[in-house]
Amino acid sequence: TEDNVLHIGGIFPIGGKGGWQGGQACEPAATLALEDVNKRPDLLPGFTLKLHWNDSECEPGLGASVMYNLLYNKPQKLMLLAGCSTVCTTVAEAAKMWNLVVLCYGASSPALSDRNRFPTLFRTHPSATVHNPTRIKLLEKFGWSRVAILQQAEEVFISTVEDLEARCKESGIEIVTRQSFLSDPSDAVRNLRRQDARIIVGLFYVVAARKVLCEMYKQHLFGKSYVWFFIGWYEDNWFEVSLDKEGVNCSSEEMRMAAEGHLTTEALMWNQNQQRTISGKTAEDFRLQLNDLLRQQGYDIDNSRYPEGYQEAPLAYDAVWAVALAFNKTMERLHRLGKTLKNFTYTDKETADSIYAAINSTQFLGVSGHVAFSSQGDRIALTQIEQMVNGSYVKLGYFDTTSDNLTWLNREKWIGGKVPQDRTIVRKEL
Ligand SMILES: CC1(C)CO[C@@H](CC(=O)O)CN1
Repeated sequence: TEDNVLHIGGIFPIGGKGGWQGGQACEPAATLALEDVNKRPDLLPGFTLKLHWNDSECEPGLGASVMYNLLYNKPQKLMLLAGCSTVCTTVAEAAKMWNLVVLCYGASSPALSDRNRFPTLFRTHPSATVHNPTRIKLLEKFGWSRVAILQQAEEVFISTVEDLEARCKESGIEIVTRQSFLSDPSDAVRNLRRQDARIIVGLFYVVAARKVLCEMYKQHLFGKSYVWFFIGWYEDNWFEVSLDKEGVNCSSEEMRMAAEGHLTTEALMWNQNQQRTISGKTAEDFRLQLNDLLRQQGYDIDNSRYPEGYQEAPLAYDAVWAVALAFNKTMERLHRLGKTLKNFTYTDKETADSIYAAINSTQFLGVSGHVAFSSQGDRIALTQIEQMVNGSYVKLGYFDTTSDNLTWLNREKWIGGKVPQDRTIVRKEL
């Protein structure tokens, strides 16, 4: 019957062109999680969790109207799931007016780590700043205390670089220059050469990354004397595709040469081992079931035609589990107060605070790995380090920021056979 259903709202970026259409894989993943949660007799006993969702196209305005429609149409929603940093910023800033927790499965912007602006935001997607402790760890491991930064002028990279600069200062690492560009990196790359930059941290989206790589080739800022840090979540052959379409005037061979040896950092979104997670499934079980669901929806998975957001799908699956576990905890707590989640209304601050407290302390092993939230609602995640060796990525290791533990596989290869220097060594005549 209707009166034992708990309703949640969902805002997924599916259509449209700009930003990230990751809802294409994340909405099916959330649906899988709802099925699994509702099968569990010990979770929300006597209740069914139901998701009402619509498409934001990763547009904040459309996301806002989807949110209003979810809130102003019955049934009463208990919280909101959302994706895309721009949409999460809008939704999370407004949601507090309805005392709603917002759980973002696809938002990397560092600006969202702000309890003043977003008092009820949690995210299973880590902030882009999660790369920075890993970058520092690698700089220290290889003895590089002189680095340069090259970034695209985008909000997410500007705030990530601010965090990186602060961490470099703390660690005694000198930033010789910070270059940024809007869409043409040639001047910025030239300035790197002028400053004799050797170890360079690059922060840009994948289309800009192809332009940077070609510029590096043309200006000879690659090879045995240079180490570039790129972002690790571009598609694997990102440096060889779309060159003509995007007017990159380097051949794929030249791009491969420039790319050889670069390092990447990325947040781990798929649990790496075959442990059974809270749902009873391993990450592999989840992947196979998600693939089946996506095939049913017409994606040609067997020819690697994946929908956008496939990488982040575990984050959406685990977001629903986090909600179910938090509601379960809240139900018990409210029962003692003679209340139930069913009677939650948008003005019921006491229940909203119970839901917030429950989610804040929720921790579990999900298909995206250990799920836990910082005091800012950020996802605490492992990162992975890879290196481009002979045109394909090789795993070099993993880093756990909370325990400051670097797992290193000793597979790195340096073009000159030894670790590149972070500066020109001037030999004093004896
Ligand atoms: C790793 C990436 C691609 C970063 O952007 C996220 C989307 C966003 O932050 O808007 C999705 N995941």
